[in-house]
Amino acid sequence: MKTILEYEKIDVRSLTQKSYGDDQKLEGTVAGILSEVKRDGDKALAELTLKFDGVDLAQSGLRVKQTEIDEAYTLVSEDYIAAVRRARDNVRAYHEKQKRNSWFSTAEDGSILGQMIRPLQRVGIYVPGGTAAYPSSVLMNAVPAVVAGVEEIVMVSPPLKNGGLLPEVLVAAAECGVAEIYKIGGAQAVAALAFGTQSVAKVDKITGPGNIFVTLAKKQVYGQVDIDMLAGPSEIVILADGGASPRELAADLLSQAEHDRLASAILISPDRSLLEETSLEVEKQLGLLPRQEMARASWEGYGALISAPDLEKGMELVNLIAPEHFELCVEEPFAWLGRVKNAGAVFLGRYTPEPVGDYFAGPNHVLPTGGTARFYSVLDVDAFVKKISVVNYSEQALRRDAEQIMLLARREGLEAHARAIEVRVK
Ligand SMILES: NC(=O)c1ccc[n+]([C@@H]2O[C@H](COP(=O)([O-])OP(=O)(O)OC[C@H]3O[C@@H](n4cnc5c(N)ncnc54)[C@H](O)[C@@H]3O)[C@@H](O)[C@H]2O)c1
Ligand SMILES: N[C@H](CO)Cc1c[nH]c[nH+]1
Ligand SMILES: [Zn+2]
Repeated sequence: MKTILEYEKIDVRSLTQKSYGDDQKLEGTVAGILSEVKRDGDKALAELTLKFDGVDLAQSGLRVKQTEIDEAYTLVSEDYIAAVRRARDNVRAYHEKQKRNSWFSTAEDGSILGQMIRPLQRVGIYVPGGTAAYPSSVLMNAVPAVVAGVEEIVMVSPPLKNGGLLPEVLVAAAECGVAEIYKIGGAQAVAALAFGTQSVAKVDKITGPGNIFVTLAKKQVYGQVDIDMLAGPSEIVILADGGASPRELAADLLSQAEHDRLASAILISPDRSLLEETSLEVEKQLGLLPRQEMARASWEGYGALISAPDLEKGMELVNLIAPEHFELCVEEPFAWLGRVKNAGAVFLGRYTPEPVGDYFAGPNHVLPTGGTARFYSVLDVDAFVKKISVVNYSEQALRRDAEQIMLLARREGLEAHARAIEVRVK
């Protein structure tokens, strides 16, 4: 059974920081990959894809062809297509509500002020595919971009050993209208999107989740391009009272642990016997999972059962951790919602296990990790638009405000600014 941690002794940093052995080295490895692609373009993509994915792009092709997409439709079931379409429609309906409108307001003096919303022109969406392929991440990236009106959406995802992408991934892309797809993953794919290569035109922004290599690469190219957030190895924190079911809690913890060796799953409760029983359940259920090696590594490395004095203290800890996913498994979940300060997404009540959000309900599953939910938000339509301010002063307004504008400019020692006003009103 996993040791139950006492609330007073919790070191929040140790709960949120992930280590892949030598982190300094990891940053260096990623930096090396980025500069290789920047320097050698397609040649580097080919070498790195052979090295990390075992695929020869000269054989498989770098860009997915329409024939591959057509073939993918013959390889998936009708039921799968129907499920993808429903999930896509739910995600679209949810994201449509986020759409902003440009606005303009005219003052009595005739001046017009406003804000225009413009979609980004070319974005790169990363769809994970190293240890598992994620068709659901195609929907979560592409749908808000489509709703925002992005002109060019380019998708990257690591190839399978057979040199192709999973048919389910290609079908999901086609169902969202994404047609420019490259068989590259990891830091090298992020580099291709950020710097451009002979075959991949660079983008304005990169969005999407990925493992530690992808996440560090996004962090390092930020500034060259925009990024959405650091959406790294998955996390779940559950706050539960004694009424929750250990069997269900264990299932929810493992739902995120199975993503990655660096994923984390944490249960906080004032009920010690619930923690003990959940621990036993986790052991029992681990043995049933196809990805048990991954889930076990995550549970042993980053899983935690924390005994809190009460739910209040438990809630404080949740806010300090700022988890990607937060499940409120308590008798009256809505009574606690107002206390949530830091989390990527909140799941309330017994019938809302986290995977409901991963696949289907409508909110986005691309979410900040590693404590960054303190300042990052879930991926949304806003991530794919820019806001441009619009100013049109009337003569009357300029004459009214001239003295004060000039005063402010001169106090900053910026005489040329003041004169740009003065020449119009004197
Ligand atoms: N936070 C979120 O919103 C969110 C959503 C979905 C998935 N995820 C996370 O996405 C991740 C998916 O990970 P994955 O590994 O299955 O797929 P991935 O596509 O993110 O990464 C696979 C790529 O990593 C690179 N790589 C692997 N080992 C390497 C090494 N030793 N050196 C250099 N590069 C290496 C390879 O290029 C490989 O193609 C998981 O961590 C999961 O938890 C997060
Ligand atoms: N839980 C992941 C976000 O951390 C998203 C996902 C995709 N597929 C299954 N789950
Ligand atoms: Zn998941």
